[in-house]
Amino acid sequence: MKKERVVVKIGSSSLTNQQGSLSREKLKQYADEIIRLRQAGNEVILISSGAVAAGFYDLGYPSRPVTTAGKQAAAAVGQSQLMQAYNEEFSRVNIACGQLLLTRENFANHSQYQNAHSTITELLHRQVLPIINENDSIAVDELTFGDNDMLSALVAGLVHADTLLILTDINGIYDKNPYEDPEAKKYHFIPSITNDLMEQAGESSSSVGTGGMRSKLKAAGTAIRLGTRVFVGRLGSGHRLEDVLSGKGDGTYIGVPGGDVVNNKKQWIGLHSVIAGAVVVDEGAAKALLRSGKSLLPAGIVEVQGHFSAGNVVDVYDQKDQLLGRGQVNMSAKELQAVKGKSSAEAASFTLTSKSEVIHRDNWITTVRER
Ligand SMILES: Nc1ncnc2c1ncn2[C@@H]1O[C@H](COP(=O)(O)OP(=O)(O)O)[C@@H](O)[C@H]1O
Ligand SMILES: N[C@@H](CCC(=O)OP(=O)(O)O)C(=O)O
Repeated sequence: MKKERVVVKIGSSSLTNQQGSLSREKLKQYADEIIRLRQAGNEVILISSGAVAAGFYDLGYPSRPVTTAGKQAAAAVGQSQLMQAYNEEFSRVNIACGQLLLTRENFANHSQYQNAHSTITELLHRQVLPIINENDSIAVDELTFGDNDMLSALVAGLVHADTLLILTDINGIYDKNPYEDPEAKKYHFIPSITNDLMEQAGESSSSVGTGGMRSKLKAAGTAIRLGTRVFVGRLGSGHRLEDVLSGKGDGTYIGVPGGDVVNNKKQWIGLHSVIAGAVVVDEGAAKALLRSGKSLLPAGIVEVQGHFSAGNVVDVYDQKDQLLGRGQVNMSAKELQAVKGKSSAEAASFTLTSKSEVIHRDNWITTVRER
């Protein structure tokens, strides 16, 4: 079988017992499966939830805390316990673990984003198992990944994973929440994420899960757009992750193997960068960007919004207010005000840059998703 680069995401609901705290037995089951997957020659990156679950009891809470401060403190206690548990399991077979705790801000900063990529690549190169979680203890409410489903999709994109396995407490995606409607029907394969599907997906029914199926679908949509196929499902006892990889998993497969990979610069522009302003373009420029794969030139700009600098990322709209995509500009908003609508030859004398494009096609991406 082909060796794959696989991102495995394990949700809190799959790692906890009935009281909502960490289950060592369950954690061991996943660790054993990851060991098998690696022994079969696959590269694995683990995104593990469970820090809050692992920590709340020692912190003195009777159940999972609901306040931000409570969750952040529980994660501080639980993250080290989670890593200790993984270290104990993986060290039995001499697999070293490397921990990365990430925040949205790390991804928004281009050099930190590149560093995260280099670190994960080096860990894989040295056969170390990267174990990633959100840095819950310091993440600011408005600036989180939302949940680890989205974090796992973004990491899958970052490392150009072949497959993302989102392992959860239910055996796939249904047309309704099966805990609320016993008539719900399961999807075995979903080619792409539609609005109808998003509407059918509900919140989590468990007391420990964060985003429910909705967040898994959103994450899956991002992953397949970045070239990674996705599986959402359960790892029952005796089930093998290798079987899941070969299409025999108890769950739902989303997208197909071998999707078009989006390079990291474009991913960063499309998904992580801070949007500093916007430009509105005419029909010809929209066509050049969307259909001909060309760069954006001053002649196509009709309006400039905001106060951005050269090197910033801006949203690009058509004149019907439709978001077309985003790109990194070679000129400041001030320069663009001066050159908009002008031919490149005319524009040259108004700008500080030697570049004739407003946005080079290498620094442009059509909309991945609204932010
Ligand atoms: N359409 C649906 N199909 C399947 N599960 C759904 C659906 N809508 C809501 N859910 C809920 O989503 C839950 C899984 O999400 P969650 O509890 O956040 O898991 P995790 O902790 O693994 O991230 C399921 O247990 C189920 O209660
Ligand atoms: N980062 C948190 C989990 C956040 C999260 O998304 O949880 P889940 O929906 O169970 O995957 C933790 O480690 O407790």
